[in-house]
Amino acid sequence: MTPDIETLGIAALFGPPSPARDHTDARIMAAAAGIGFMAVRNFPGDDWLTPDKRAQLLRIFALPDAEKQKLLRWNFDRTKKNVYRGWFPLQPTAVSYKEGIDMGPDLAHAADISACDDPLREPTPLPAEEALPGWRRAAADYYRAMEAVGNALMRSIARGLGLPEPIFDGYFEHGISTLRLIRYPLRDANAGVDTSGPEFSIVHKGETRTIIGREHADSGFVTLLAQDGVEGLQAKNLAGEWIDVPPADGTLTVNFGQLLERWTGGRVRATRHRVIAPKTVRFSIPFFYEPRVDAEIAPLPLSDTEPFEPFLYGDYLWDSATNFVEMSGIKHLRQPRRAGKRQWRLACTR
Ligand SMILES: O=C(O)CCC(=O)C(=O)O
Ligand SMILES: [Fe+2]
Repeated sequence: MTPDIETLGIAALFGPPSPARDHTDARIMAAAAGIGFMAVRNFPGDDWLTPDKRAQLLRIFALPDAEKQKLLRWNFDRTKKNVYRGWFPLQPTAVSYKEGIDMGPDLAHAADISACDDPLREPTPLPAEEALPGWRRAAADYYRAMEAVGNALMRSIARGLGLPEPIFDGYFEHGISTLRLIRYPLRDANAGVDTSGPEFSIVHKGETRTIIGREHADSGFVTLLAQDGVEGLQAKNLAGEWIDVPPADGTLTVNFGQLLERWTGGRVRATRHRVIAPKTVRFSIPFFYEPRVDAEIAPLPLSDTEPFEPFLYGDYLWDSATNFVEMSGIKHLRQPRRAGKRQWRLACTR
């Protein structure tokens, strides 16, 4: 029996056209159009997928609270200017019980430090080098490694859809991918939060488990997730049942975002997923591969798909991302750019 979620070696995506690459493209498209999840291994940069290497990035969680507070964003500390990038603290009454940091392309590409007034392109607050020696460099290397995997998958998806291989390329130049580091601690039983209701708790293999990552679909194009060895992630399969997405060293879990679902007229599935509490603290490292803010998303030349009204990626992303609890209270800080597009382009593109 074929497992629900396949593990694919993707080395062929980094080489010239070959039967092996065609085969990989077809398997990726089958996962994208089916369950919407897969695991990938065997690619340049896969040496990152060991506990030791991930620990280099996760060191940030050992910083003293005072250092983490310096990175907070505006919705958690009104003295801060950053509203989209930066630290989100635990919110004990929320279903999602996690803290972490969202980092943008300026982490990895110095020229991407943006002077424009779009919060989606604001610089990322990062810990001082003295506080975490070597950390910035490691995080930047990881960001670039994931961008390369995202790029290879993006081209594979173009081929898999029967479209010209470079059709998406231009949209991803100066993309605004997000590298997120997450820590889910054990829930504090004394926090006075009633977790007994169905919003907070589910039964898994006869055991009651609290939900620590609320059910959602990702917003972007494709998500590359390093799970760090601890179970808890679940995906909704085609029958509407929750299935476990087990972690495995040496692999990245891949799922597809709502942008790609919309862009392909539903050919690709943005599968809903959630995280249930394991018995230990859990860390994860998602990388959301995303196009540029001003990418104009219009129907692709695909047959049998419904046309849609073109939109700007940044407008769509802001509307979607600001519904998540860690982004609460910021929706009013950015207006859609559709109407004033020309003027805004002049200010923001290089
Ligand atoms: O922690 C995980 O395994 C999943 C995280 C996730 O789904 C997300 O951040 O979008
Ligand atoms: Fe997600």
